[in-house]
Amino acid sequence: MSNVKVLLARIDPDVELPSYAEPGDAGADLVTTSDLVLQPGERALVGTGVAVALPPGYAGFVHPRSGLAARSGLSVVNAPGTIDSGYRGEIKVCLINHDRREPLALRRGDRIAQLVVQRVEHAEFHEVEELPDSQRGTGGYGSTGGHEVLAAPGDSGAGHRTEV
Ligand SMILES: O=c1ccn([C@H]2C[C@H](O)[C@@H](COP(=O)(O)OP(=O)(O)OP(=O)(O)O)O2)c(=O)[nH]1
Ligand SMILES: [Mg+2]
Repeated sequence: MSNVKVLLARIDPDVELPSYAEPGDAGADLVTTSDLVLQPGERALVGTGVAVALPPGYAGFVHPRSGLAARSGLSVVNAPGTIDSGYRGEIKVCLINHDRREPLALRRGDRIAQLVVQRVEHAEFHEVEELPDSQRGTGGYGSTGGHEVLAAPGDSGAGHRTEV
């Protein structure tokens, strides 16, 4: 994995800086600066205590952590959150507790999400009358099959049916 230098400023002087738990990890863990309890289905915007200046041509993506997701249902509402290279404010994370029964308590300093820094391209959009052919064509949204959904007893499917 290649490295890119990213300038970082602490907004909160006492919190842990983003860090990679293992050498090959794609994401540097981010912490919450506040204690909070998320009720089932509840969301909250939390600070991470850091701001960065990503070089032009890079962006940061705030991803959930899989362990917390599997164990507790914690996720990021807008996953992955996008950190623009020009953004100089505190990185914040919009957390959500997807568990249907259990509240989730988080403490200041807990690692709640991970920041993946990637190169990004700007598209130059060229409008044309017709797009070139491809094997997939306009098929999408399950056109290749492999995921039959079983309706629950008494479930009409209303509310989550999509015609494509
Ligand atoms: O999880 C996130 C997502 C975004 N941001 C910050 C950095 C990003 O550069 C800025 C704008 O994000 P985005 O473009 O996703 O939000 P928007 O709703 O389009 O806001 P804006 O109008 O400010 O672009 O907000 C975060 O701190 N955390
Ligand atoms: Mg935006």
